Amino acid sequence: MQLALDSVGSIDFAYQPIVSTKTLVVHGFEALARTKATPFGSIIDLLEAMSDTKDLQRAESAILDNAIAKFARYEAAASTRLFCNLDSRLYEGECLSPDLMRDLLRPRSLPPGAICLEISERYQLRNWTNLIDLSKQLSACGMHTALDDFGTGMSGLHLLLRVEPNYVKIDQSFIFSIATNQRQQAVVSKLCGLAHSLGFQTVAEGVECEEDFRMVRDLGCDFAQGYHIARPTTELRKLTQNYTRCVAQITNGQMDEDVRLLLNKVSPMLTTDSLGKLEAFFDDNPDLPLAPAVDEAGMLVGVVYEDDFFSYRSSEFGRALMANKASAPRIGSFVRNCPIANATGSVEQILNSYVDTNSARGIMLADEGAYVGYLSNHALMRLALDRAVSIARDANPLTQLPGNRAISRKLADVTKTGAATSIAYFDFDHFKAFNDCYGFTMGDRALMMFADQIKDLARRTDIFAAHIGGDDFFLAVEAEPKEALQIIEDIRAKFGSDASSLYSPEDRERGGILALDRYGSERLFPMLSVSASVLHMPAGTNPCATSDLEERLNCGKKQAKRAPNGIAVVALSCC
Ligand SMILES: Nc1nc2c(ncn2[C@@H]2O[C@H](COP(=O)(O)OP(=O)(O)OP(=O)(O)O)[C@@H](O)[C@H]2O)c(=O)[nH]1
Repeated sequence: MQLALDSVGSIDFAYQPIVSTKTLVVHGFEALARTKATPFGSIIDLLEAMSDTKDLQRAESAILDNAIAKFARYEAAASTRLFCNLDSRLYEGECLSPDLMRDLLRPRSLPPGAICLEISERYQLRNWTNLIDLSKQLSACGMHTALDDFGTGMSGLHLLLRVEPNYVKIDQSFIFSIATNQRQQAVVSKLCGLAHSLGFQTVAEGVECEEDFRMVRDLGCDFAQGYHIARPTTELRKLTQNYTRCVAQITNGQMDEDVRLLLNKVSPMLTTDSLGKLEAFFDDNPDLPLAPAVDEAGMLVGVVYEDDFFSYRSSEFGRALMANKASAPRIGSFVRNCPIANATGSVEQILNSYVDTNSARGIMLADEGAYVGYLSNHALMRLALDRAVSIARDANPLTQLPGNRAISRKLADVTKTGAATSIAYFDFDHFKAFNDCYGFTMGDRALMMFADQIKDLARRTDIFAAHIGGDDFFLAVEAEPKEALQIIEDIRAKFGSDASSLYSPEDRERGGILALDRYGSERLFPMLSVSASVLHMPAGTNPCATSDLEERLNCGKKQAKRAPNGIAVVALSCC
């Protein structure tokens, strides 16, 4: 036992950055113990040797103290965040407390918001109650919690519900090679959606290559950590605040203009502010049902609901506590998670985040975790209504599909987000002859037939369908090229077969219409079909002008008509 205790002092620490996926600016560092100078193979072996809870607590406090003490020497320590791992047995007993944490931080002049305790779901917890209470107490003091190794254990979703962490760190087994694995992509993407509904942020762990980095960014992970960004280092002088050199090109999104106009940028409360300040906030903002709460670094921590605070204030107990300034709780005690959307996301993404939650009181917008503003229910309704009106105005009168304004917006989104997407221009073949022979009403039926087919597909959230005009249609499929091409081939095959039902039996038998061509000679115009000019944009494609994309697709239209399979894949050489 003494050997183990002596070894604690010889543990060194390495620090690995956790960066914003959008800007590569550092959000925090994880402290990783290095046991080389001890007789123990790993920190886990050492802690096992001390598994008697009392010694475990002594050992863990000493380890934490050393991790914090070393990190405090880093010049930017106070303005960033240290993520620390603790043995999960400590969360079960009463060994860990906000007071202990404060005692560790105070001598190093670090604020409570500088620490984030990681709770691993690798180890099965027996006593949840202490953990839930503890996480509430920590958050009331402005400290943070993260669920670590998410996805590896049995209890992840339970922990997520009960602990209400600030971060979920997605285990590296979900991240490794994610760029080429659609099942991993589906899981991570849904988890990020959940994160924004429930009000926590996601960290992708174990990002080892550029492709995986771009993929986790496109799927909506807020932060990333891994060898591709930086290996852990024991040398503080090697830590920096910005790791932009790791990824070739990062594009910062801009807030949608409609969102910007409706956003309420009310000044947030600090979790450490007094309840008197909160009272003043609600007096000054009588229309707001909530107050946004941030930590010292301006990071959105959650919200305080007016009715929570008012019912506390009107209770005898609350009044008594508030009268005594020394013992009155701080704002942090009332903070609750709230739905958050990415401030630079599209209007659709923001509305979807809102719809996915049960929130009846609007949504917070954040950029890289930093508070940006609040969209009230009224603002969200306005946004949805304006969007619906603009879609209706732009829609094609015959097919009711979105028109060219929506297409331009889609193209701009595609080039901005960099998610793997294929876009296609469809153009009917031999439509003029069909129209001339069967008349415009039948021509309209053919157009409706095709429109219904692609509308059906566009019920999927990863497919967007639109009508350019006449016999030209547009499709954007968020998928890898192989899958997108299959969808396009299926559309062609189905339309070819459905359209034959529009012909008379004689024409069907003949394989088309006999009509005069532009030189006055009779010739056979084959049955209606549709050709497609396709452009694949792999994940992480650098942004390029939407006019370039349109030009490339137009070039492909003629090639597609000549291609035996009716499809021409055009190169993305412009970008
Ligand atoms: N019924 C109907 N016809 C339309 C509509 N809009 C355009 N058209 C007709 O669609 C035809 C389009 O001409 P083209 O693009 O040369 O038709 P095509 O025979 O398919 O020729 P390619 O595209 O070169 O294969 C013309 O006859 C237009 O009058 C519409 O809303 N309804």
